[in-house]
Amino acid sequence: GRTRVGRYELGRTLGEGTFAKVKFARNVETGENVAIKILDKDKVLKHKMIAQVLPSCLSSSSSSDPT
Ligand SMILES: Nc1ncnc2c1ncn2[C@@H]1O[C@H](COP(=O)(O)OP(=O)(O)OP(=O)(O)O)[C@@H](O)[C@H]1O
Repeated sequence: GRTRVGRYELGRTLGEGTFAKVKFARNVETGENVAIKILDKDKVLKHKMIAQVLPSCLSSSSSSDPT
């Protein structure tokens, strides 16, 4: 089967950046299609990106997911 992350089922890779990979994903409860960014933890830590990454993680999780 496909990889699941919470209620999201991961699909194909849409693109890759320096610190992250972006994959197509689908909310299995609502059918909503989204893009999920998967951060490379080692690269984030190595380049001291925590200050940039943490605020956007907190805001995206609270705005896009009311549960
Ligand atoms: N919402 C999205 N929908 C579809 N594809 C996306 C989305 N966000 C990013 N991508 C794809 O994933 C790639 C990587 O995105 P990411 O934001 O990690 O890196 P970047 O900003 O393009 O590059 P870098 O991190 O090196 O500055 C993008 O170049 C794009 O192809």
